[in-house]
Amino acid sequence: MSPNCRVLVLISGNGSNLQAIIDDCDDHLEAEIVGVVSNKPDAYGLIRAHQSEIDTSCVIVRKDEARSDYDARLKLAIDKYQPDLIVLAGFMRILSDEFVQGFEGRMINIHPSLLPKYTGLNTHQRAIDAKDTEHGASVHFVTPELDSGPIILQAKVPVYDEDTADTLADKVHQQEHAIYPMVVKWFSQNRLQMKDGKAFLDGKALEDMGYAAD
Ligand SMILES: Nc1nc2c(c(=O)[nH]1)N[C@@H](CN(C=O)c1ccc(C(=O)N[C@@H](CCC(=O)O)C(=O)O)cc1)CN2
Ligand SMILES: NCC(=O)N[C@@H]1O[C@H](COP(=O)([O-])[O-])[C@@H](O)[C@H]1O
Repeated sequence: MSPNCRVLVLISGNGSNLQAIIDDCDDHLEAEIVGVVSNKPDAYGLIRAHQSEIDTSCVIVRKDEARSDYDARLKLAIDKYQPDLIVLAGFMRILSDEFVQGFEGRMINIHPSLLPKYTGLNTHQRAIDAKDTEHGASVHFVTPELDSGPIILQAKVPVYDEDTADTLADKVHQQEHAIYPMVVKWFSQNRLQMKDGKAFLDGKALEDMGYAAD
């Protein structure tokens, strides 16, 4: 997708992955972040977007609001930017099937585990509790089933006895900031597709290549 693949980033918090993508886009120009949308008005990622003169919107969950009603408002906010790619970067809402199906094949997420291990939340503590010796991050296409979409790219980190959830999160974040911009670039170069429930890079199934970061 070029020139200038229009990227819309969804956040809920700090936005360090957003920052990594901002920095990479500044260097490579194939992709342009046209907007940042948050469900939390105090998300520091909104500050990061403002510092890079990127337009922002907030879609705040209303008390007792049905998930589908929230998602309908979120879609209206997203559609204003007419994105080619939607990037979930620490966006902490489970999205309804209808919403996801409207963007399938052009919505990606980064998850802090080596999927299919540890879908959901609190992944670092779960890896420590399970005495795993390795952990990591996964970039995947978003599908209705939570954190179960076709994996695109993974990066591994070692888990040591002295690790805490915080030290492990720091190691995972470093890897996330390396792999997520790479995947955004692949999509903007029109090299990345989702087909028949699988992720393909340059026409080759990524599952056959082991998803390993270089
Ligand atoms: N339909 C899908 N929605 C989302 C996916 C997905 O693959 N399919 N990925 C997630 C991202 N995510 C982990 O990577 C994730 C985000 C949020 C939650 C969750 O339990 N959220 C709760 C609220 C939690 C909170 O407010 O702190 C909820 O929505 O009720 C699990 C996994 C994004 N969405
Ligand atoms: N299940 C979703 C989830 O836990 N995502 C995780 O939230 C963090 C956001 O950090 P950031 O706001 O600094 O990019 C990242 O580590 C990402 O993997």
